[in-house]
Amino acid sequence: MAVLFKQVVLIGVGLIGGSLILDLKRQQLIGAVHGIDLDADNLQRALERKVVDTASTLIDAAVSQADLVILATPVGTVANITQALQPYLQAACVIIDVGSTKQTTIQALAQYLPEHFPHFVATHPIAGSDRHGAMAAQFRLFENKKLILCPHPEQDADSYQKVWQLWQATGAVVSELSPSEHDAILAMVSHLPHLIAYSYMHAISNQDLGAQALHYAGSGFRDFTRIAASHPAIWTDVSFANQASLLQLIDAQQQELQRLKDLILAGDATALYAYYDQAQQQRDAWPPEQ
Ligand SMILES: NC(=O)C1=CN([C@@H]2O[C@H](COP(=O)(O)OP(=O)(O)OC[C@H]3O[C@@H](n4cnc5c(N)ncnc54)[C@H](O)[C@@H]3O)[C@@H](O)[C@H]2O)C=CC1
Ligand SMILES: O=C(O)C(=O)Cc1ccc(O)cc1
Repeated sequence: MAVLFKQVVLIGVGLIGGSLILDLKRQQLIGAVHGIDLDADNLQRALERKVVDTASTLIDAAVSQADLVILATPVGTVANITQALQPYLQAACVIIDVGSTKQTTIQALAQYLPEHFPHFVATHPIAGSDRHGAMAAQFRLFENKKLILCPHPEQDADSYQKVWQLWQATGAVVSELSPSEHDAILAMVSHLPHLIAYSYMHAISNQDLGAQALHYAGSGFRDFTRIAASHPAIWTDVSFANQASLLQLIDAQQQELQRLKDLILAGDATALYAYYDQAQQQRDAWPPEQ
């Protein structure tokens, strides 16, 4: 495949942005990469690992060389970053984001970069981990993982096609959702699970025997709470950006816990068994056939 983009600016040189660059560089689909990150130590590590070729802690004239800008910072930073980019962007520069929520990001791009908005493509890899920073960037993170594109009405067809190709080259399985569907769905299968894992850690530490209990926790606890080791900056921003869906799901979860409490209090083993059995069947049927 021919080079897709000659000059790339990556803003947020972390797990996701860094991993994307590693794959694209290895396949020679992109030229030089300039990394921008608030954390100078992180940039130094990114330079040493050759994730980026040059680096700076500020959005400046380096952006004016770019034909692709990748936004890979926590979603709450996007509004300020797009405003800072505005004076420097080339007219036809393609912009993508990789954020966990889509609606506030698309709104920010439409509001602060209206002329570039057709060239903005909202993307979300459903791949990652609880690790962060340039040291966590890895090859083939996205292989066989889902990648969601959220096209918007002003979308430029060529930019969209190139971004689709770019993600396909990583081995990701590309599909499309509307931004509102995306945020409602991801709230269920990613965002609320993270919030519950964090809140469960608090629930344990609030117990008198909490510290002792952690000492005896096994693999079930490790699986259930691994995502509570994720970086708080990501999840603080997701919680605000997707708050409507999340507040509704937190209420639904409280009702579900109440239902469970009622079933236990009723002492009806048949009903409680049926409750667990139904959930087990749903879990056994996952992942559904592609
Ligand atoms: N962690 C994960 O598994 C996944 C994360 N995402 C999304 O990808 C984006 C990046 O997440 P990660 O790579 O995990 O985070 P990360 O913490 O590994 O990298 C983010 C980088 O952005 C930098 N940064 C923060 N604010 C900045 C600003 N205002 N200007 C410049 N740099 C700034 C940080 O110093 C950090 O190096 C987030 O929007 C997240 O929601 C998407 C899919 C998976
Ligand atoms: O750590 C994990 O397993 C994750 O769930 C990673 C993840 C975090 C955020 C996303 O938007 C998508 C994937």
